[in-house]
Amino acid sequence: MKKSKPGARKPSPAQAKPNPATKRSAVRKKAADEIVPVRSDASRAMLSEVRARIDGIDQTIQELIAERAEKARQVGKAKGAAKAAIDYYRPEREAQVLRRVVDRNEGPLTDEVLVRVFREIMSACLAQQEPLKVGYLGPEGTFSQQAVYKHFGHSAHGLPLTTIEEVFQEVESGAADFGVVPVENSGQGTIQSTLDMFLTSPLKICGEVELRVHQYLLSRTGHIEDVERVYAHAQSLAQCKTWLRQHLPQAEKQSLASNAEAARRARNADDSAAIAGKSAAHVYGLKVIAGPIEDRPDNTTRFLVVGRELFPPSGNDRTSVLVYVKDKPGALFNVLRPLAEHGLSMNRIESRPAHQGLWRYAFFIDFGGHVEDEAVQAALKEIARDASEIKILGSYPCAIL
Ligand SMILES: O=C(O)C(=O)C[C@]1(C(=O)O)C=C[C@@H](O)C=C1
Repeated sequence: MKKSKPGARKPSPAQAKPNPATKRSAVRKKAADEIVPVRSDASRAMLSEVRARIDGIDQTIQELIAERAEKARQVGKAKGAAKAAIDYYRPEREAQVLRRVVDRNEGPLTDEVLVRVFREIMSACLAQQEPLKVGYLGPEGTFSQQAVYKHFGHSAHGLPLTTIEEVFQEVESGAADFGVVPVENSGQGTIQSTLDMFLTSPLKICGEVELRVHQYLLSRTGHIEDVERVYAHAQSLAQCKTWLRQHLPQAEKQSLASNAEAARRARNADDSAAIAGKSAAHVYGLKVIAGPIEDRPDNTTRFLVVGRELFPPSGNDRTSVLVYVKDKPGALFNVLRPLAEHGLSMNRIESRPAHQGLWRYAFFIDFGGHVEDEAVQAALKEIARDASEIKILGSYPCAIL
């Protein structure tokens, strides 16, 4: 007979003959032990020591944030008798602060995470005066709303508007301090309607935001078998074309003004789904069927921040101009040559009908530098000699992450 260990109790008849229920609960206990391991006294002491240290660090961080907020308030006062948040806002300074955060970073947190944290701190410091009002293509839950918070932080007050035109109008009228509008997607190219607004609007470009766009298929039931119709903005349908062809070849595809509008419609019918960002699932009470479903994993949308004035250089800027060329040989070459000769690197050129007579074109050109830079001023002077008109749309800090 086997000797039992000292102190071991004699097995009860029930234990002697293990029944399946006991076995199951033993398995459950093992799993629970793996998740919450029983700690030794030494590791418990270490845990509370580290937590005490974290408490101390949190207190220091909090004191420093309060001190920083106070200093930001002093800077605000030094700016004079300003009346609104926009009078305190300095995008060039914010870009410099965030670039320094990136330069200093040695981990373990990523640049993206640290930039987000510091963006929120600056956003809160600025909102001490009054939050910025920022118009975007709504309703809530759109990627434009995400771009607003990425650029201005969550202390800004987002104003959901129904069209890109309305975003421009609200900023022009002063009802919003800034507007955020999509301008191009890495896979789908330019959003023409945004570019065309600059042909007539007096607004300036004050910033750019790059947003990694992840698309999800959302519905009320959460079952792909129920889906007979897919709603989305035309750009989102295009970004998910391959996935839709493979998984929902029979479903009707319907484009709407925004993905959030699509989510709103999908909320009302079991046989409909929407393509939208994950946050729309939360906002509209939908379930995620699948995602990310965009065809390209690096799918990124670039947004422009529009405002009523230009800001000084940040040290790493981009300038956007609109050039109307004369109808003569080499006209475009004469626009581009000065940029090259003054060492300005051109990132983008786009031609659009000028809305000034038949077959006349305007060129939207983006290049590195700020209008206050000598090289940029010299190049623009030379371009102006050959162009029939040149309009400076803005000089603004290059997107930070
Ligand atoms: O440096 C300034 O001009 C400030 O107002 C301070 C501060 C900041 O918190 O760092 C706040 C808001 C501005 O947009 C830029 C920077």
